[in-house]
Amino acid sequence: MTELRFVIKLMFIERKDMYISIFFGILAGLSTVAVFADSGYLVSKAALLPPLYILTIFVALLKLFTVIRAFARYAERYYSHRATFTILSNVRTYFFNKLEPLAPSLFQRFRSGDLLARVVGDVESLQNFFLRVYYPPIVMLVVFLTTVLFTAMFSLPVAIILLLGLVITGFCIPFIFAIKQRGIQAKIRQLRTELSTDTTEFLYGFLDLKLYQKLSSKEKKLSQTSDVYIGKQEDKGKQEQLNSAVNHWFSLLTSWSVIALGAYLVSAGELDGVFLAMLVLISLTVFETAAPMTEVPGYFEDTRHAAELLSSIINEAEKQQELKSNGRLAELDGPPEIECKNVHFYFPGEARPTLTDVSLRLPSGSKTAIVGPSGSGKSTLLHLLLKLYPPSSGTIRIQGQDLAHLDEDQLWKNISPVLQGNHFFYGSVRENLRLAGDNISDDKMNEVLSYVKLDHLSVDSVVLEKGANLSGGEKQRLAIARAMLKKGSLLLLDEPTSSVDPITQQRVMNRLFTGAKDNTIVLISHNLTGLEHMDQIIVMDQGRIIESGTFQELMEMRGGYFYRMKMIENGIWGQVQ
Ligand SMILES: Nc1ncnc2c1ncn2[C@@H]1O[C@H](COP(=O)(O)OP(=O)(O)OP(=O)(O)O)[C@@H](O)[C@H]1O
Repeated sequence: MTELRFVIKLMFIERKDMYISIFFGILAGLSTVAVFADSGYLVSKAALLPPLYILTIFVALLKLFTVIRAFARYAERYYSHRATFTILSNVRTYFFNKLEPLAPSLFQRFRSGDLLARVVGDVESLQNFFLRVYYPPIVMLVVFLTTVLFTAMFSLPVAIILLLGLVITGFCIPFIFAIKQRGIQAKIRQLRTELSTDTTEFLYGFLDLKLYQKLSSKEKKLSQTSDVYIGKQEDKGKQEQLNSAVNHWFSLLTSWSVIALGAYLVSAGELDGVFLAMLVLISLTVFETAAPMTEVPGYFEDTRHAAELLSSIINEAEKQQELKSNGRLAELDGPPEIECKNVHFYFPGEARPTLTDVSLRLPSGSKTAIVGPSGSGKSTLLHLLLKLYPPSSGTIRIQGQDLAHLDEDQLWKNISPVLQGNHFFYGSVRENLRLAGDNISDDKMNEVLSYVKLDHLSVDSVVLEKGANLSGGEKQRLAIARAMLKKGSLLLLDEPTSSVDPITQQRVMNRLFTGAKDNTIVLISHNLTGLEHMDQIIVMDQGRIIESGTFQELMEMRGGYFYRMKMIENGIWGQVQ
């Protein structure tokens, strides 16, 4: 139940609508019973030919109860649905706000489809908590108990039968079916996650699957999962139908028992015959309010499970938030100095460290290149500097302050990143460059486009989803333009021009470095040309720093890793070996 605490808290924000819908739900239930009780009494009384004014009073009451019933039912539906949708929107906003700071590491742990299933499916499941779990039992209990008390005024044995019927149909039968449904619901949830994950991957990898002619086998697997999912849904539907049928059967049995007992009591002179039809009609009607109880356990289990999954994510977000608010929020002034001390890093679930004992110092305004073989941990180190992941041990300090205590927004405001996978949105070049700042003029954008040799594009040029109409090199240059416009005092560049031809690359990089001459720059590159101008070069291999120094110093270490790489690049390795 503790997992539902955050749902209940969010639900009570809409307490006014909740109370109104509960009030009208009870009024609708009671007036329905009243309509039938009145009709039963009226029919019996009319047979005894009473004075006309008595009949008129009961006919008028009947009309009144009918109008109240219609109005209350409408109001109940209106307010309960309004409350439900507002609660759902509160849950969505709340969950998104919690999720946002966790985004990078979250994608690490959950496949995107799984995450999608959680966000969409689980959040959506919570809408049933108020509508189908919380308020139907309250309404049913109040209506039923009031009816039982009313019935007891005429006949205690009949009231006891009704109470028994309530316990069986309202609690026992739903509980038994809930136990039976548990397994099916767990399977449905698992299949829903699987289906959503596989569908996302199928769509992302569509082209590769087609080119490698694996589309049909993947499609077959997807449709198999889908068939099993549909099958389980059918099983669930059948169980629900059976539950409802058994419930109906018991409510009819209760009504038959009321007739039989009522007839006996009348013949024994313990009940006035004029009330018999009223009691029978009451028993037939009151079970209508118990009908939604058949759904309560199923929806309760579903929402409890969804809340459990979501709260595991929320708890983690809160832990991180706590960590953050314990620390100071720094104002980063000017090009920052960065220091890493004995940094170790493991990706979640990985036994092998990706970074081992990394220590380095990047003075304010310095230009540092990180080189090394593929998979040596260069990008991971950059991601740690961006605070996308926390180090497993060791510290990273920016301007002397522990990165763990820095506010991300404050940090990112000062960083111009060009990462390996830059995203481009469907829209114009202008809209994509606006990511760097809202008030950048078209002239400024055009100027920067020409710096990165994208003169053939204008700010109005269309960019398709994920930059599909741009070449690899164009995308990289557009990302550099975005970083230039952002004017961060720390530039983190991860192979920013790996797909650009050497001549354009040299021009773009010269321009980038000239514009950022006072800023701190970290550049990851496989291309060693031009590294003579860097203040220091760090060479990484298998997650460790194996060499560092200026270009000159590294070249003097003959037989060193950097020296050998440079020789290979110059095409003379064979001659010096
Ligand atoms: N999300 C991840 N989960 C687990 N391991 C990962 C993850 N991302 C990267 N790695 C592993 O971490 C190691 C370092 O990867 P990283 O991307 O930092 O290397 P890199 O030096 O930047 O490589 P490249 O030059 O090819 O870009 C690799 O062995 C890689 O397999």
